[in-house]
Amino acid sequence: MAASPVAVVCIGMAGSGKTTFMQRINNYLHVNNKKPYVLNLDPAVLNVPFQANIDIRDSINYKEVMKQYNLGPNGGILTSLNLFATKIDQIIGLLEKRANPPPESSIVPPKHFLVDTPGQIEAFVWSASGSILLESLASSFPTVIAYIIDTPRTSSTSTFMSNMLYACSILYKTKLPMILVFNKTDVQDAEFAREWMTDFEKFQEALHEEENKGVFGGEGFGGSGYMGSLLNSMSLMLEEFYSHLNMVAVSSMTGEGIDDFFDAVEEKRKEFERDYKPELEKRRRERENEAASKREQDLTRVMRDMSMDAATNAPGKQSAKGDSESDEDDDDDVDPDDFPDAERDDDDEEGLKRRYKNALREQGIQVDDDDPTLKAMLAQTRRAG
Ligand SMILES: Nc1nc2c(ncn2[C@@H]2O[C@H](COP(=O)(O)OP(=O)(O)OP(=O)(O)O)[C@@H](O)[C@H]2O)c(=O)[nH]1
Repeated sequence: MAASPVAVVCIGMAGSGKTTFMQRINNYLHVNNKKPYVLNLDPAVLNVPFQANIDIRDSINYKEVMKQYNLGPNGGILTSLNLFATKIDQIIGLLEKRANPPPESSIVPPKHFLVDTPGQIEAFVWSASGSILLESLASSFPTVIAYIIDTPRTSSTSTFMSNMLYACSILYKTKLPMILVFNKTDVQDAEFAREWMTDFEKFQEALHEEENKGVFGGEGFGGSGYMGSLLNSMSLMLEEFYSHLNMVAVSSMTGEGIDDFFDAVEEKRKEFERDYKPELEKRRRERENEAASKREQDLTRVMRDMSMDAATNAPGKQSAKGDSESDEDDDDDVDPDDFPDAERDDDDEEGLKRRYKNALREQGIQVDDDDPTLKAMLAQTRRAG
């Protein structure tokens, strides 16, 4: 069986070259006869320089969302993503159809889904809708994050460290395999980054050099003493993080390094299948168990309430309201039309089951006839009766 397509989700700060990178990898796959399927999740982008098969802008008008909900640009992006996330089942359905075309058709399934995201990283990575979109994608396909970095703007130790901490937070938030893509290498070689990530002493050397040049300002808080030691310890702390990443140097302008990028995607795809998928499935099972246990509690609570109601209203049993209230009052409270089956089915298990199910439906809980909790409660009612 052919391998499932891998979803490559491109995340990067505004100006990092994310869109140019998307254009480049899209072009590369077309040239190599591996036509990808492309998704644009940036509602605010004006022009997308590549053909997106699914575009958030086709179904959501970002400007209208801002106007309608009286929002600023970031709120507009967030709300557009929220609205889009409500359609995620349809989107995943479409992707699955693409990935598994009918055997008789001549459609060649894509090997890659390329996903572009808003430059406002936090609106995507830290929002509920971003989590829903990523989790849904990762539940259906191997998913890899490509974090795009503007190399020329990351060449000082402090900007490098800021970017790495950001990447680290994305890794821990998304819990997906990540490739660091050092972009714009036609302007600035990314060898320094590779060295800093693999050799702590090289980073220290650069740090001392910058300290000597007075890059961090004077001594004291915010000065070289504090900044230098902070960067030093952070660099040590991030060693473990670096070991989980693939780093590639590319130029989206010239196309250099794009081969390496796709080698890294393949490596991360295998890692996803090996390490991340079991973990994802474990998390999904835990969530399902939690939901089932909550449902069980709700069900039991409703059943208990109903048993109490039944006990209270049973003929011959004393009203909980006390002797002072007459049967006539009770008659006023009960409209026989509310219980069309009551007379016919009161002693009948089927009727009881139906009443339980109706009451549960009103609570938003759907149960089948052979639902174990329903069966248990009916058995309990029989014993009690
Ligand atoms: N020299 C060089 N410039 C690049 C490269 N990649 C992107 N750029 C330039 O960087 C600028 C930003 O690129 P975009 O692709 O628009 O960046 P973005 O991250 O999508 O930005 P937003 O659309 O604001 O999110 C543009 O001027 C690009 O031409 C590269 O590899 N080399």
